[in-house]
Amino acid sequence: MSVVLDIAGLNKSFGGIKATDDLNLSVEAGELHAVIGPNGAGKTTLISQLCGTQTPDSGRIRFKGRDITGMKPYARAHLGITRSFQITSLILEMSVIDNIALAVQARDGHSFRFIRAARKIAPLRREAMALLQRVGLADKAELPTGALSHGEHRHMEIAIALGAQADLMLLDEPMAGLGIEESAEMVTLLRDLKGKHSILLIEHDMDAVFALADRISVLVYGHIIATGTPDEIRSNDAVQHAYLGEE
Ligand SMILES: Nc1ncnc2c1ncn2[C@@H]1O[C@H](COP(=O)(O)OP(=O)(O)OP(=O)(O)O)[C@@H](O)[C@H]1O
Repeated sequence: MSVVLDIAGLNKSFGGIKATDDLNLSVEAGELHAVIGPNGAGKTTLISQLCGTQTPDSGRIRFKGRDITGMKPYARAHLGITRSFQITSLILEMSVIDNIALAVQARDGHSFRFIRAARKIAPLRREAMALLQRVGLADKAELPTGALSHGEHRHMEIAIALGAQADLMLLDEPMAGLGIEESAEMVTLLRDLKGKHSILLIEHDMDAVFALADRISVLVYGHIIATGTPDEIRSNDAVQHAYLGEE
């Protein structure tokens, strides 16, 4: 299998706190690799360094063989790395389909000044509708985005990430704030994406992580103490001791 993302010897400190400590991790093509860890373990700091909003003190990040360590966020997005969920880009007053069409249009390099045109262009709307079908929201296409539930907004964000045709999706806590039923729907959706997309998933919901991940890395104080299949992680003594035992 080819490696899409390769992180080697990554370090990042804030004052005396080592938020990322000699971190090594890879994501293979089509893999869903989850990173779990207690609060403050350094998950968000890791994602920020991957999408370029924070700069590592040392170490290397390679994306499809290319060193992207010092690359600006927009350049990484252009190469095919998308981050979802922490910063929402949905416009609540617009219809669901218009939001998706706008994102597709932005991918193609058009500016938001053409927002009116985006509503009318048939191929854009067709692509947006196909994306909504993939995330199970086709029947809500013409509703105002603000009328949809929190869980449905998350599905819209997945549609936008899919529309970006990213080679690596960074999913930052997709289950956060979702109810039991909504979480189950998100698991179903992510299971459908698995294998077709390379995904790095940060998530606190252990049931979701163990149901979805091909591999799991356990982060404690900025350092990965174990990487393995869900079964390997479940039976790893160090993980039990440092993390899962506390749950
Ligand atoms: N900008 C910053 N300045 C100072 N300290 C920071 C900064 N960002 C993160 N930290 C610290 O680095 C450590 C890792 O934080 P980070 O937010 O990456 O953890 P996390 O695993 O995402 O936590 P959570 O699960 O609670 O979201 C924490 O001790 C945090 O207080």
